[in-house]
Amino acid sequence: MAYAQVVLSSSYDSLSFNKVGFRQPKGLSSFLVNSRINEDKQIHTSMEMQRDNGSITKDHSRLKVPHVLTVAGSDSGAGAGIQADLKACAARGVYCSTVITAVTAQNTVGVQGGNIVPEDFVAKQLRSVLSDMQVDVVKTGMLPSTGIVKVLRQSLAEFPVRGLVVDPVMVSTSGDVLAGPSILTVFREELLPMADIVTPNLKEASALLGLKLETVSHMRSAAKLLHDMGPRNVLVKGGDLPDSSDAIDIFFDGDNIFELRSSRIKTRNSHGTGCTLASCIAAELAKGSSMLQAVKAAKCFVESALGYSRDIVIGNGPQGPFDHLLRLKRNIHHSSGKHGFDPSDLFLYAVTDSRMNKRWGRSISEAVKAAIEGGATIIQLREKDIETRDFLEAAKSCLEICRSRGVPLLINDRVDVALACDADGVHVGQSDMPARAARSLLGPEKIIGVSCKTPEQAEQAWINGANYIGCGGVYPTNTKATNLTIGLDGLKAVCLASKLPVVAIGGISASNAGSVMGINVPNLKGVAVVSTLFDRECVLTETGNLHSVLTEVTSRVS
Ligand SMILES: Cc1ncc(COP(=O)(O)OP(=O)(O)O)c(N)n1
Ligand SMILES: Cc1ncsc1CCOP(=O)(O)O
Ligand SMILES: [Mg+2]
Repeated sequence: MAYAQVVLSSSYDSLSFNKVGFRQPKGLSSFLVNSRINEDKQIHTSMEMQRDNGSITKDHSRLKVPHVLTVAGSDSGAGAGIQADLKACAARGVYCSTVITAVTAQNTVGVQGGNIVPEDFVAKQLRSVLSDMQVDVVKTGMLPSTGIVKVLRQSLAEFPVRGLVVDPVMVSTSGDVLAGPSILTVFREELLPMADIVTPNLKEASALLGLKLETVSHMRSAAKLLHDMGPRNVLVKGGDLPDSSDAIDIFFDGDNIFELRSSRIKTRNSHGTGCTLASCIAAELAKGSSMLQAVKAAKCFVESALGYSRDIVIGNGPQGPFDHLLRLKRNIHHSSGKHGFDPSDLFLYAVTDSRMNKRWGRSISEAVKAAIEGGATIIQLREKDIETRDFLEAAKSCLEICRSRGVPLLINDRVDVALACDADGVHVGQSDMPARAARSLLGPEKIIGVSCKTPEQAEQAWINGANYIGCGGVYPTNTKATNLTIGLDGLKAVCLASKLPVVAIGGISASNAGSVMGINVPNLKGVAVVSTLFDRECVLTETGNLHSVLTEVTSRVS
């Protein structure tokens, strides 16, 4: 690790707060700033404030965030342009600011219209961002007038940045022209010489060179010719090459030429791939990658995002946008189409046990299918004696079954497995990963259940961001060794204290489920069972029986 000490002074060094909480400048003071450059080449600064005339001083930690500024056009359909750049940077964990050069009216059919932002206003936006924010890398997209290119050039001369990625946007993916021929000269003479990398597609490289490019060998020559125009690196994208099963791009760094291949994803949803690729390159450079690493990471990201989005439907035109954040399908399929957690899903909670299922000669997915057919409203895979790899495979096939039937699937204990298969959530106990840590790994949308035997644990589960509580063992059980039995009184005490919905567990069967639900506390939403369903010959019948009892008893008590 390298350390650098810098002395700064500022009129905002020491802050005090007036009664309504406004920040007020409070005289000059000096800071000792320790800038630490760690192995990842990310810069962290921690400030030690010195005392200033007895005012309250604080330790501030300031984290320099990798920052890309995109200078591009707005796409109203949000598949390409500024909107794609924002999403790509967000997906790569990089802050993205924006200077808008044009506003287009476009959708999945094509470009219906456009308005160029006046040069002086582009200049104003550039100054606003570059004079204030610590931009690492600038990425350009649609630069619709020669004046705008000149303005950019002047701004970068005044406020230099670490890198410039030029995506020479001239023609949209729908074939609409986004920059006229007059722009070619200024691209060649003014923009390319400043660029750290230029990323033309076949049409753009052909236009820049005045040549028709149709083969990989043409692309190789084009990369060298474009390099002669001044950019330090060139990526000629071969996405439009006919008859190729791979997406082949040619990368040239001035010394070596690389043929980069990724699989060509067959999808209509490829609008905005060029903008995204260039933004990802910029994002990786901002994080400290080398150029070749950045290009490879960006290609890999685009390939995965296209693969994930291949069948999503947005718009009616021939070219749809894709899902940069790889989340949209999850929401479509999430539980029974409902968003977030629905406490009524706890009604008949089936918890698997592979030893029991093995004993009765069935696989985990057969057991899950039968439980859902019998009326289970939520499934937990509780597989204690299974290899991680087998657990993940089983979880994936159960997830397919559950998703197609609108039933949430949770994983017991193993947050890693839940993450790897994109399950709907996890159930954790008092000695498993704390709910708060699980929440930060799984994000706000996933379901987290916590086992609680006391009101204090119930309070903590709520504080930690759980969605529900599993409370028991209500009755003695052979399924979980040395488990404390808390009885119906213990269950009631937890339910009354809990701000979260509760499901009862432990020794529950069709013969005592009535007594459990009969405690008649509004936040007791159902029962969770293992042996009653899975240590029996017919899972479907047993689940059906328990379902009838629960339906009967809840209609009576409510
Ligand atoms: C719904 C539900 N409630 C409680 C538990 C028990 O979880 P835990 O205390 O972590 O014990 P194990 O199941 O991991 O042995 C549960 N699994 N489900
Ligand atoms: C996992 C668990 N946690 C508390 S009791 C229990 C076991 C429940 O199994 P069964 O329904 O067979 O009693
Ligand atoms: Mg556990």
